[in-house]
Amino acid sequence: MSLLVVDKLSKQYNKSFQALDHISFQVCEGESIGIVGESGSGKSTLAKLLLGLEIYKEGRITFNGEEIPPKKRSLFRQYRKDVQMIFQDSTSTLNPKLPIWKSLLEPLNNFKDFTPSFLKGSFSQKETAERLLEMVGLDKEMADRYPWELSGGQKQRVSIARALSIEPSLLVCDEPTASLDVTIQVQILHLLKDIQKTTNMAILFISHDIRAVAHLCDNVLVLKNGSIVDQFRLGDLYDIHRHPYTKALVQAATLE
Ligand SMILES: Nc1ncnc2c1ncn2[C@@H]1O[C@H](COP(=O)(O)OP(=O)(O)OP(=O)(O)O)[C@@H](O)[C@H]1O
Repeated sequence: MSLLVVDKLSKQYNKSFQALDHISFQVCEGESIGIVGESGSGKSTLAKLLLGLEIYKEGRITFNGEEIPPKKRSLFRQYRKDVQMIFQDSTSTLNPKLPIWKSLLEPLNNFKDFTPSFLKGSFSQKETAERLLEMVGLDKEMADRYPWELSGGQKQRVSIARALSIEPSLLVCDEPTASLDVTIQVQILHLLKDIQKTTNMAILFISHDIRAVAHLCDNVLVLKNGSIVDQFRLGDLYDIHRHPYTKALVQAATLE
């Protein structure tokens, strides 16, 4: 079933600059979709529109059949729970004044009427945070640390744990591995893949790096100057009929 439907979505800045030009795609339950494009192709603009951080005048976004951003307060709140986001810079999402365990619990504390499936039974707040840390491969001792006492990869794992805590149906990742070393990037991609296998969560993975997208995603969309120029299943990445721009991205990644 389609969760997210983006239909002929356009976004103009400064009345004339077309950052997105009639893009359409769907994300179904449990699916992983990658959107790849170089700098300036419109990836972050798309992420901002999905989160309601920018407004659009042309096209349509729906989530579970409801128009995005939802106008009703209650639907907006539900959307905030169902769609979680991970950014490139996880430092900005963690409050430097709070120990990790308190930051981790913020989403769950915002949705107190919701009990995630991994919390059947009774757990203290601290135990809940420790469980979340273990779910993303971190030692529970990290619960008492502050963000500045963690490495970039560890902070990104905390951001993932925070996002997963309220069991979203869609996780939007905007360049989540871009600022990490290659080995840590691979670990984070493995983690996301493992999580996706064990939950029915869909992932929309936005990246400039076709290798990262190929690692994680079943379906790939290629964005260039605000338009989708190619769209294919991962197995067809090396197909002779790929768009020349896709071939150029693959070639550039091979040369790196
Ligand atoms: N608020 C804004 N006002 C005017 N132009 C903007 C604004 N935000 C983005 N743009 C322009 O829209 C285009 C797409 O930007 P966007 O940030 O979506 O690209 P991107 O693919 O995420 O790039 P990067 O990978 O470098 O972050 C760029 O040319 C950018 O300069």
